[in-house]
Amino acid sequence: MSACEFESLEKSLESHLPETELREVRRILFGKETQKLDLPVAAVQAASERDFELKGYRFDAIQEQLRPPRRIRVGLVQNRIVLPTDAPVLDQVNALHSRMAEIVEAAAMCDVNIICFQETWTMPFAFCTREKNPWMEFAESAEEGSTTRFCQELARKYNMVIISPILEREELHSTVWNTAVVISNSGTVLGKSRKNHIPRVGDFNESTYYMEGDTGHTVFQTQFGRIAVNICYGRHHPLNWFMYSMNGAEIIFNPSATVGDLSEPMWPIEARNAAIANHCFTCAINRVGTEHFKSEFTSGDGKKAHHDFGHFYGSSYVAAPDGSRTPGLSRTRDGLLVAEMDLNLNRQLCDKWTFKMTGRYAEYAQKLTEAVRHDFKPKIVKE
Ligand SMILES: NC(=O)NCCC(=O)O
Repeated sequence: MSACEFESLEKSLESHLPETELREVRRILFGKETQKLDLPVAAVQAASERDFELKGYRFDAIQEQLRPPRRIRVGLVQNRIVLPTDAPVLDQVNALHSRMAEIVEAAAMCDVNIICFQETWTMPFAFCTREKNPWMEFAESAEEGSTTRFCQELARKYNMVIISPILEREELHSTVWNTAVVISNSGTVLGKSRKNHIPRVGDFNESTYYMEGDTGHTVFQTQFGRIAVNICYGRHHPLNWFMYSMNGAEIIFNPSATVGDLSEPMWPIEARNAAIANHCFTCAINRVGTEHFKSEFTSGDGKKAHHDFGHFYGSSYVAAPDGSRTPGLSRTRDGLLVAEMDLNLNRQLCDKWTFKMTGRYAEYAQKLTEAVRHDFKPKIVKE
């Protein structure tokens, strides 16, 4: 079986382990079991007709005496591109808009309050090629572009906050960014969060196209909670998650595009660890499929010239501050993951584990300030 045929770790464990063993394996691998959500029949039917996986899970919190529960639902969307990469640009974008409209409609049936799409969802992940043409034509304005207009309509129609990661062209400074546009459920553009760490690994030749983001660690106050967006490669940087959390993020979304050979063993750990360490929820989203490009490319790593990045392995999941997590979506299919969470869980875990209280932040800050200087001397004791 090839990597792009293997459906999921969860499915494999289910098919091969006896029930009692499976329970123990799940407890250790996934933490406290998330309960399955009862999703409306209409949504299940729509998912089946439109050929995407639909899964729903619930994270519970203790019922407090003084604070009412703050239960909300998030939706994570993973999908393959619809048309081949050499189809006309506008056709590719329009096809992806139509596909997303189908999935968002099902999310609305499931009462999703905040939905997040995958990294640069309106295009193939063409940054491996290092070609400018036609990929730069996918870049659009975060405020006025057709994708933002499209999302604004959906946000208003379904009373849903939409996180729409796109390739952004900023005309004012003639600059291109990898940007998540955050659209309020009222339909207004609440703001944007630009990818702040650009990969320089394997075929991820993104520095050819856009710059490190300049939007800091912005947190967006929405009607359903405070959210932040840590785009893809930023998930390898624990301090990046930390900074969003320091600004008050209750849920940090991580829209990504990454491939099996490179990062799959790291995938289940990084966002989950961030949820634990920062007493918040995290949502890791990855695209699916293999995208073929007409021109061959190399990336200076000795590999033969090739036409694709490898397999984008999906496996989107949500992690909670108590270390529990949902099972992942499939490695191969389009999907919508719905997770219901009580945001009170964040403070409950903060009170239990007290990482925010016990962290030695003033000391780290002082030492980090010293460590980034050229005359820094590491503190190593030698015999
Ligand atoms: N899109 C992106 O930043 N990918 C880099 C590879 C990874 O972080 O797994």
